[in-house]
Amino acid sequence: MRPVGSKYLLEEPLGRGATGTVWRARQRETAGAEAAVAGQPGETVAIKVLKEELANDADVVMRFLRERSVLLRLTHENIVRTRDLVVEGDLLALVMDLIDGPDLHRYLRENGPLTPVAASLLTAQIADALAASHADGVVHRDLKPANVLLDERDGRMHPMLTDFGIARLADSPGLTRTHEFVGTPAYVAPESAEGRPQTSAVDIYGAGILLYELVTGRPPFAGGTALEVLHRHLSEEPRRPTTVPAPLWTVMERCLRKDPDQRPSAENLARGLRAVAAGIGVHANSAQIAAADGVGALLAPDPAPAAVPETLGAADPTQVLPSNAGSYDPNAYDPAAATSVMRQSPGPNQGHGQGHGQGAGGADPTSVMPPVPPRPDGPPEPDGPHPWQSQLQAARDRNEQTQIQYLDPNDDPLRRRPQRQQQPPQQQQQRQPQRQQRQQPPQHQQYPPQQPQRYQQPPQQHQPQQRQQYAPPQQPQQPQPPAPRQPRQPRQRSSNPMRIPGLGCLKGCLFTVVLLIVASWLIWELTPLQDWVAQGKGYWEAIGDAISTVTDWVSELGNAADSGENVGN
Ligand SMILES: Nc1ncnc2c1ncn2[C@@H]1O[C@H](COP(=O)(O)OP(=O)(O)OP(=O)(O)O)[C@@H](O)[C@H]1O
Repeated sequence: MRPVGSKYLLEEPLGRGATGTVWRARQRETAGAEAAVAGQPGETVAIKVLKEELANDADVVMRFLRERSVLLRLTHENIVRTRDLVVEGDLLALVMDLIDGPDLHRYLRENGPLTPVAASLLTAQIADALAASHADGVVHRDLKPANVLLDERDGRMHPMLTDFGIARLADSPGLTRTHEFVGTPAYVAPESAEGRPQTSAVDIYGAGILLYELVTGRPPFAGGTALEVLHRHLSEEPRRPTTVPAPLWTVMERCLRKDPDQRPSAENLARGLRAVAAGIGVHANSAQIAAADGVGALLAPDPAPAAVPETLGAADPTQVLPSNAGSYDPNAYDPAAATSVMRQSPGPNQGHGQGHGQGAGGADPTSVMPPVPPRPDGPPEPDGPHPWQSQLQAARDRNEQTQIQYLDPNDDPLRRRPQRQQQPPQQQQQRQPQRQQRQQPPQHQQYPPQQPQRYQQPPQQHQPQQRQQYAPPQQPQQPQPPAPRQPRQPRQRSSNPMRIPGLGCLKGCLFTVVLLIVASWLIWELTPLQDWVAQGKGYWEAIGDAISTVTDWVSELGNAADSGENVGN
């Protein structure tokens, strides 16, 4: 048994994920006032111990601390309660309520798909949890069956959403140093895959995928490599499975819209799903059936989705902690600080003075203050691109046909390729930023223009060592002008006079047949063949005659020459 801090004791691992290991643990003593739930000695809890590379990353630690008040205050009957956050030495851990039951991923694997009614009702409860968190400005961003725990209470399955905030922590460049992917491509929204600004609509997309999987047993876009799955999210429309009733498909289709602005709010999603569940059940009355058929009317696009805060500046500890860290007070709950976390990223100086509990004294700061690695010198700068973005971008650079959405017809690689050969190198270098601008759909223009810059390489001299590691591996540092095209060699004439350019097999054969006909005609006319045929001679007899004729003719020629000489003498 391993102690976590002074208050918890890890007993046995419950499972391992991309970001850490979840343990069954026991409370040794009552937690301090910094915990949302003090707990009793002997009480069992679940503790997610984040991976070492996360815990050793200053950015992650800062976010962890910055979001602690948000995580600790998230309470809903369908959200696994975070009781405490432990930061001690190189250990980061979330203490949660222990849920007695499988996660939804395991449940599906062991029991197969749910009925459409059950799937609708279960997803409606998840939508309730999302509605509550979105109202608080918290976007989950990693919704998937593995993050839904099924609490078995009174013989009924009660879905509990977990892992809030973890996706955001895992966005840290620190993790991308060692991992290709953070999260699960099968559940990623198109805008996340493309590195566009994210809102609470990413969770609605995740709910749509989850709903689809609950009814069919598999997510709509799966199989193949992670990149292939991401491309399918971007370009492929989901198909209605035969087992999905029409009203339920209406809900799925709305959630899975590629354009996040067309997806419904979590609240309306929950209402829509309950209307569908009532209308497709065997005991549905005509009013319920009509309501389910008209579910589309309930699923209007969400007019005000919650924004995911930009990660810009998150690496800068001064935004969340006062420079005199000793005055940092983890106990104090400061709603203003939490609100600032959930807004768009403030300017470089706005974050100062908004740290949690700044200025409030009382608690021992060493109980939560981790050793913070020295901050790299230089001005704060944007985080590197998410690993998915890097890989997608690298794939685009390798093969521009992967540019699927928001593609101007003029940018169609198939059309553009001939133009590119004629372009001077300078024009080619300008193409990249143009394409980045085009990826920004107009509806996202209210966001600060940090996102489009993510794919751009910052100037080399201002790039600290750490950031350079997040550059996409295949992405060149500077666009290279294409090598000048070699002049074409003049075409060689074939030395074979019989070769007729452009003649295929058929024409060649015809030509040969004509040759044979002419040759046989000449033989027929110029040799005694006709006579031999008329005399009915056999083949060998005719050959013998021909040979004797030739020898006679040669000897006659010889005799004639001799007699000529005699006459001369
Ligand atoms: N509060 C909890 N109570 C009981 N079991 C839990 C709790 N939280 C997680 N688990 C179990 O621990 C396992 C691992 O959880 P974890 O969240 O790390 O998995 P994951 O979601 O696949 O990982 P990640 O989100 O990091 O990719 C899960 O299978 C889940 O069943």
